[in-house]
Amino acid sequence: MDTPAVEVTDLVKRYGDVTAVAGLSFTAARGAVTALLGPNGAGKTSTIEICEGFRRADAGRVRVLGLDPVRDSRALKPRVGVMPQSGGVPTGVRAGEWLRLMAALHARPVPPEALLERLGLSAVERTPFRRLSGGQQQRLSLAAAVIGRPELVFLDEPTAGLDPQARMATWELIGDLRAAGVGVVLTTHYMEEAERLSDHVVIIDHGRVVADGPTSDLTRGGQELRFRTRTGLDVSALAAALPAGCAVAEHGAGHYTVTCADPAGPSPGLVATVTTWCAAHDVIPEDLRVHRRTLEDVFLELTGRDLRN
Ligand SMILES: Nc1ncnc2c1ncn2[C@@H]1O[C@H](COP(=O)(O)OP(=O)(O)OP(=O)(O)O)[C@@H](O)[C@H]1O
Repeated sequence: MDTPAVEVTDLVKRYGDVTAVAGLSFTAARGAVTALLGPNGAGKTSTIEICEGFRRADAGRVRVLGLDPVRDSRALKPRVGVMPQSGGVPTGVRAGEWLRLMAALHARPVPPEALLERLGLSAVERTPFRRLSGGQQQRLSLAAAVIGRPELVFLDEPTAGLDPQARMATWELIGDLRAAGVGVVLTTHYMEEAERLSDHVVIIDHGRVVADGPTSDLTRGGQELRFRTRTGLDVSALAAALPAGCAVAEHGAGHYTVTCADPAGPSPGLVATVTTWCAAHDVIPEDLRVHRRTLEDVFLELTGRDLRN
């Protein structure tokens, strides 16, 4: 039971001339949420689909619950839940019917009615899949992924297009899976969601890992003090009033940041020094706040601001 949920080593996937995954390695633990993040086309879905056994790798090694996803697919099927990015459900089948069918494939399923209720699908139980709204289809697909009480689930953009209520219900379900010891590997483009849900983050760009670590480690440090006021403050005069190792810059008209080398972030004393200086110079520091580095800051620092094709 000590094998990780997922182990990917030097994975390569090519589609003709396109190298979608270019030597990617990461590990996902059991009982933890691992988020694979990356810009469009970074190689996340390709990686997940190889782990699910739906695609073959061109090179590298993948182990899922210690097994080979292609060779051992029969042994893995009852132990791994999969929520694909889209599709996976026949369009004419009714929601309840599909879940009962999925339940029948497992030895100890969650009662389908309980899952329909939990994910707000009871009222559409008799509706064919193609007539469900996009969000309802997503939720049905999530229900099907977890109905067999899997040890590991792959969720490819589980909350894309969901309304806030459905997103919250999905987060709660993911939290419960984690608490029950299930390994969760998910992709999302919502950085706030990844920060909130995941224990571990793997950021992928151009098919390679550009950051990999506990979510709290990736966002540690980098705190700064921000405020806005009139443009053209004498930033060198302000900097001179601050403790050694602190710097001040104006970003855009009238937006100021004060950064310090202290890894603990801005101290109460620093806030007092800035406000005292402002008072002495007849400046009101509007929206003064300590800005903590977010996962979105880290993501943009590492992957840049250019749109991907
Ligand atoms: N079946 C395929 N045939 C050809 N190219 C493909 C195929 N599937 C994916 N690709 C290409 O491989 C690259 C990686 O795609 P992939 O879907 O793995 O990225 P992703 O990170 O999941 O993107 P997104 O965030 O947009 O879902 C892209 O350039 C994509 O166009």
